[in-house]
Amino acid sequence: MDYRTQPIDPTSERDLSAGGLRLALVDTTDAAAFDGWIRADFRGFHSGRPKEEVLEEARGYLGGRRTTGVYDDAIPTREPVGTVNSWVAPLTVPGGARVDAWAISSVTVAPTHRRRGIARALLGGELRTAHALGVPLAILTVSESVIYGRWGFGPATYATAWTVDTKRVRWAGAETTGRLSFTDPEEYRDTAERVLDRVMAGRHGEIGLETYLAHRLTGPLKGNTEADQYRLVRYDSPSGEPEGFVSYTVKGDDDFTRHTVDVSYLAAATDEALTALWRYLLELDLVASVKVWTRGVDEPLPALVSDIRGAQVTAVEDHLWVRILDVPAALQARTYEGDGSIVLEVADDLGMAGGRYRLTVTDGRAEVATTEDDADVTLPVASLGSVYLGHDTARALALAGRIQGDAEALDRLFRTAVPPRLSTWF
Ligand SMILES: CC(=O)SCCNC(=O)CCNC(=O)[C@H](O)C(C)(C)COP(=O)(O)OP(=O)(O)OC[C@H]1O[C@@H](n2cnc3c(N)ncnc32)[C@H](O)[C@@H]1OP(=O)(O)O
Repeated sequence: MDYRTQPIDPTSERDLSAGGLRLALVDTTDAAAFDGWIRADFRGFHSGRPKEEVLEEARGYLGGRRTTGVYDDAIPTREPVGTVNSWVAPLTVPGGARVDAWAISSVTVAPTHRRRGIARALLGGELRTAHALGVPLAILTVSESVIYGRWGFGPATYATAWTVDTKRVRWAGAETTGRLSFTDPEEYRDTAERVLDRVMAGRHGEIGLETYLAHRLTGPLKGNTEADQYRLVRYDSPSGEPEGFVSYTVKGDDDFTRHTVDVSYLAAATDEALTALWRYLLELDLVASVKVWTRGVDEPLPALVSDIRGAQVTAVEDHLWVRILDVPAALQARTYEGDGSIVLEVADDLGMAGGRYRLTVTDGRAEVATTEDDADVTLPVASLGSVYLGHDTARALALAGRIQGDAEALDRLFRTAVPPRLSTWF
């Protein structure tokens, strides 16, 4: 499936054209055109104006994505007033299968053109294109949590942020094994990609990373103002197998004994790697505080420290949003931890995934077929996205009126003992 060359969506093209705007795929081999798109994308997120080395790096990293722009030919600039890109990413689902997911990123609309339906056209176009290609679901990570529900996305994983007072806590985890050593991104990147692939395959909710997303986790990209501060430490098992790494920066203040460590990314393909890297971070000398973001809701930090209150959760936020496009394909791709049967009535305003389906689970495997039987549970497609990866949110959605019927039966079938996690942004 070459998703990059799929033609632009005719409905979105028509809708935008009615407002004097032009929707077009961007030729990412045309440096001038692609640079304009990249500049618009940076501006959309209030990032600095990218220098030539940043543009060059971004062209190399992002050229493989399906890249779309919206143009207003009545204004003097040739830069787009709307941007989006997409690619097919392998999403790990409960049971360990990796499912094709239509990943959407870089949704921006110029402040000069906001609230004229540009994002609506872009999102509708992405979903219709993915649906026509038979991709069973779409995914994104969001800047604001109020935007994407209207297109049938539901929050499916949550992420935690932590601050550890390392002067207060001592290591209380098991003995750690393996070898830690400093490395640098140039030397380690290929190995890091292999480690990251194990990490991402090992937990439902994680996605397989393109080179760009993997490199971003091992070291700073061009233009990063803190590039000199980065450190990279690798973990290798006692037999020498690379199983994890941590990239981080250290910031000082007036008190030289109380630096702050900001963890850029902690990758652990095994429990041994996870504990060894946490121990390393918590026992750093001349450090008073370790901060980390985008961990799972089951991050074991409280169990690893002598004083639970020394490891504080500073945020719990929605992270990966899922939009089911093909109910049977999506539900059959994952496994279930108990057997049972349930009839789901799924409502979809965009007319892609709606219908009544019987899900029958035997030995953890699902059969899904349309049915005329009475529904046990009625829910919008966004709520199905929210429970899809195993997060135990059905009861709360039922309380809020966004699931009707036997939410507990839904929860028992869908939730997973290990919660889903996505540990990076895309
Ligand atoms: C996957 C990602 O890339 S996440 C990144 C999203 N992008 C950003 O946050 C960058 C800054 N923001 C922007 O560029 C723009 O404001 C966007 C992309 C969020 C919205 O673009 P617009 O073209 O203004 O949105 P559009 O006019 O199509 O609005 C569609 C609907 O979404 C609503 N909406 C749009 N943006 C927001 C918002 N930030 N908060 C709440 N509602 C919003 C609109 O009110 C409208 O609602 P309706 O369905 O009730 O009519």
